[in-house]
Order: sequence, then structure tokens, then C-alpha cells
Amino acid sequence: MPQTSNVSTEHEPGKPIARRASAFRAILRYARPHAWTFAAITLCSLLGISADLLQPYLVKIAIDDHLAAGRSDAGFLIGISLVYFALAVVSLAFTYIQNNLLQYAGQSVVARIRKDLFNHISRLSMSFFDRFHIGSLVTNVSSDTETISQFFTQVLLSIIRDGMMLVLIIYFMFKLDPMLAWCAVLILPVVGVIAISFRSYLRRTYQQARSRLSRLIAFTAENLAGMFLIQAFRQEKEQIRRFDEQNRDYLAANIRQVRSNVLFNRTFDILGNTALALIVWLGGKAVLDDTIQFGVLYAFISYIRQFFQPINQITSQWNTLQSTTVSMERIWRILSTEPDVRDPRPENTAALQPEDVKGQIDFEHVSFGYIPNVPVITHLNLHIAPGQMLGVVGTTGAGKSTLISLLNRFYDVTEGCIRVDDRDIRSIPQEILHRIVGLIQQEPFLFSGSIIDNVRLFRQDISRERVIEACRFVGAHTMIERLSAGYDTLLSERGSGLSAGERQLISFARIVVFAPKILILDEATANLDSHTEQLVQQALQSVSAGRTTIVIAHRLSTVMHADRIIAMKDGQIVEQGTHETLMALNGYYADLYRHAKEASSTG
Ligand SMILES: Nc1ncnc2c1ncn2[C@@H]1O[C@H](COP(=O)(O)OP(=O)(O)OP(=O)(O)O)[C@@H](O)[C@H]1O
Repeated sequence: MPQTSNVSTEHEPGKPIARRASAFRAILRYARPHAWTFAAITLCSLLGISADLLQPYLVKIAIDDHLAAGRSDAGFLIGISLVYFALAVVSLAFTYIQNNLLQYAGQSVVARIRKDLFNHISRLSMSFFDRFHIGSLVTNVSSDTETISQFFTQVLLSIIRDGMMLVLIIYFMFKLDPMLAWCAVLILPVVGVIAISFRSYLRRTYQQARSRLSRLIAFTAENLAGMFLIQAFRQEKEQIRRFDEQNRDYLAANIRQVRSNVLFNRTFDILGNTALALIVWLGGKAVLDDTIQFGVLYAFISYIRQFFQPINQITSQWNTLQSTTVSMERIWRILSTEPDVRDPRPENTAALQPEDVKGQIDFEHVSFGYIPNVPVITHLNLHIAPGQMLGVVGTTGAGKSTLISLLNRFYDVTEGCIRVDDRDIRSIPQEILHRIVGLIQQEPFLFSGSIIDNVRLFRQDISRERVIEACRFVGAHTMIERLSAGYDTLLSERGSGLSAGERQLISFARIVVFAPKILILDEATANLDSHTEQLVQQALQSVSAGRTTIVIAHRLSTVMHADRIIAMKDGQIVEQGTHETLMALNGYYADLYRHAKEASSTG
């Protein structure tokens, strides 16, 4: 089957470490164009840290070589103070430059990832959207990219800056006193063991919190979209109960995550303080025994304080690193998903321009199923002549919409082929195919924006005059003129300020502007009252002239006047002909017609 998944699902077995590593490498490649900036950040960090770490050493020189030695060289002390001040300024300047560069590079990298992610999702096939929750995708585009941003702006800085700081502190400590330095450094393996043993637990708690948040977002989005239905069926209480349950789950997971983070960080604080106490005791004893000078102990205590700062930083960034690897993996899972429906290779591409298309459609032995081994369409043959209007009827689940999805190449056929003007649609680039085939759905989708932009789908090369002309053509002009700001009226999300018929007329105008040679209406008049349906029917007459038109309808009155009607059942065409010939057959279509009539007279 063509729709076998290329996407790993949440529960996919496999090699998580290898998968995580390849996701990490792939995301890191986004930093490549900024390699020089990252090199400059490293240099600035090195200079800033060196300036920081030289300060205790200067104090040591002042104490041991001058104050303790009883020299009264005020000029020298002033000199040391000035150098100390200059070092502080140098450290500040380089830290400032380094932070600015890092924010610039990090945010640019993430903006690029976000752009690629959105572009990629837009190109993915419908089968991908069948498998992925919209809520999860929203989380991927918004919060996962934000977590990756933290990696580039915090974690990477910590690895560069704190890593170098740790090495330099160890260098200075050994230079001052190897015995005390060994005591400090021996603590490092303990730190390592604690970090590793916490690692998998922290990752698990983080993953749990994330997946519960995704679930909560998906639930909220779905409920907001279906609020009409929830209220109509008085399901508010049940939905609130389910929301509460998921909200509590998320809260519990979040608290678990925060608790384990705090435990992790406090363990490090205790470790740091223990080391400090040890050094004060050992170092103090050594000063009393006169084996080291007081200035050395002072500098050593300063370094040991700073020693735990980078370790603490790196380990606390460890948590962010955990979240980042999860986010990188989730984003990479999407970025590495290949669309099931692909454009043809250049050598297989049919030379077909939308304006030259006549509009002939052929389905040849077409079979298809959404799920492997569950066929929805089987060995279907259908010829539609250019300019013909074809009505498609059938009971629910018969496969009518699937037929349309296949013609649009939202999915690829499993067997057989579909041709437009004798060209296999798999040889037509999708961009061209979608200019040839226009689709009007039962619930036309309108974006937040003006009416003008909704008709021309934000394409600035389509003039306002052309939009107005199209609206006049479908009979929407008077209705639009009556709106508060006419064509510039801003529609709220999904056009909720307009009636179903008005939204439908706007989508007809869209078709006129984009002028596809083949027009598909999927139950486009199902939601309309009879007066609005009449308006839309008139618009349909005007719009379908000169176009091959396929009309899927539950209301058989919509397709009665079609040139030909096909009646579908279980993914096959069981009858076809004009309304009159099908009625004369007194078979499946006639049955549907009678049922529809009875339903409308009792309704
Ligand atoms: N995205 C999908 N994933 C899995 N199965 C699907 C999907 N879309 C449709 N189906 C199944 O395919 C079959 C045909 O569905 P289709 O939507 O084509 O029927 P239809 O004739 O248009 O029905 P209706 O008149 O109710 O819209 C149904 O059994 C349906 O459950």
C-alpha cells in the first residue's frame, strides 16, 4: 500500500539512542552557517573567563608578596587595583559581546528550523495529517522549537563557557597547590555518577510532562473546534470532566519533573559546600602549619567557589539538554518524514500547462485503501469528457470523497491510474495539478484576513479588480458590499462572521479567480437552506460553464441536471446514466432518490 508510514510514532520500537543521536546531528547542522559566529563566541568566552580568573590570582600576589611580606609599596598596590578593575571591565565587555552574538546566532538557527518545519509540514501528504494530531504539531512548531532555542542560547554557551572555565580553574588550582587541587578534583567522579544516575529518570519525567501537555493541547483544540456540537448535545460537563482529568495528569507530571530537578540541583549544592568545608579545614591547617601562604588559601577558596559554579551550570543545563534531545527528536521525526505523495522526476514530468488543459478525466482500474488491506475503492473505471458535469451519489461511506481525494492526489492510488487529458496525474507536478483541479468543500475554509485576501488567498499578484469581478460573477458582490467594510471586512477565524451560504459564495469566487479547468464540489450545498442553495446553484451554473465539474451530493436535487450521474456503493460504481435513465432503471439510484424524497417530505 502506498500509505505505509514513514513517520515513527510515539511508541515505535527501535534504537532510541541511535535515533536521538542522528536527530541531534541533523539539528546541529543548522548551526553550520554560523560557524564563524560560534568561533567568535568561543574566543570571547575564553578572554572573558581568563579576565575573571586572573582576579583572585592578583589578590594572592597582593597578599603574599606585599602585605604578608610587610612591604609598603602603595604604588604597586594601586597598580594591582587598577589591573583588577581593568580585568573586571574586560570580562564584562567580552561577556556582553559573547551574549549578543550567541542570541543572534541561536535565534537565527531556530528561526530557520521553524521555517523549515512549517514548509515541510505544508508539503506533507494527507496521510501524515491522518496520523498526527494537529495539537501535537502546534506544540512541535511552537514549544519544541523554543526548547531548541534554549539549547543554542543556554546549553551551548554553558558547554563552551563553563567547560573552559572548569579547565582554567583546575589549571590555576594545580598551579597554586597540587595537594588541595587533588582534593577538589577527586569530587568530579562523584558528580559524574550522580549526573548519570539522574539522567534517565529526568528524561522520563520530562517526556511524560511533554506528552501530557501535547495531549492537553490537542484536546483543547479539538474541543474549541467542536464547541458547537458539544453545546448542542449538552456535553459540556463530560468534556469539562475529561479536561480536568487531563489537566490533573499534566499537573502531576509537571510537579514530578520540577521535584526531580530541585533534588538534582540541591544535591550539587550540598556537594559544593562539603568540598568548600574540606578545603577550609585542610587549607587552614596548612596555613597554620606554615606549609602554604594565606594568599594561596584565599585564592584557592575563591577558585573552589567558582569551581562549583560551572559544574552546577553544566549539570543544571543537563536538564535542558534532556528536554532539547526530546524536542530535537520530535522535530527531526517530522523533518525526516518523506511525503507519501511525491512530485515526478524531471524526466517523467508531463509537459502540461493548466491553461491548455481540456479537462478530460479517466480513472483506470483504480483501487485504494487508507489502511493496508482494507480497500475503499476497488477496480474503478470512469471516463469524464471535457466540460461534462458529473454527479456522484451514494450512501455514506461509499467512497465518494475518497474519489475526489485521489483526483487531487491527496493520496496516491494503490493500483491503476488516474489521467487528466491522458496524462497520469503522478506525472503532473502537484502545484500544476492543484491549479488544474479546484475544490469546493462542504465547509469552505476561510482564513483570518480580509475578504479580498480570502478570495485571492493572499496572492498579491491578483488584483482587487479581478477579485471584485469574480465576486460579481458568482453573485456575492451585493452581500459583500453590505458588510461593514465591504471587501476589506476582516473575517474572524474560519469566517465565523458569515453565514454558511456567504462563505460558500466566497469560495466560488475563489474558484473563478484561480480558474481551474476541473471543478469539484464536495457536498457544497449540503448545509444550506433552500433559498441560499438557490443562490449557490446559480453561482454553480455560472462557474461550471466550460469546466469539467464533479458534484458530490447527498441532496439528489443538486445533481439531477448533471450530464451524467454515477451511483456508488462500497467503493464501486453500481449504476450510471442521466437522472431519467437511472430512474427508469428503478434500481439503486431510484431507491436513493425515493428515500431522499421521503426524508425531505417528513423533515
Ligand atoms: N482518512 C481516512 N482514514 C481512514 N479511513 C478513511 C479516511 N477517510 C475515509 N475513510 C473511510 O473510507 C470509506 C469511504 O469514505 P468516504 O469519505 O470516501 O465516503 P463518502 O462516500 O464520501 O461518505 P460521506 O457521504 O459520508 O462523506 C469510509 O469507510 C471511511 O470510513
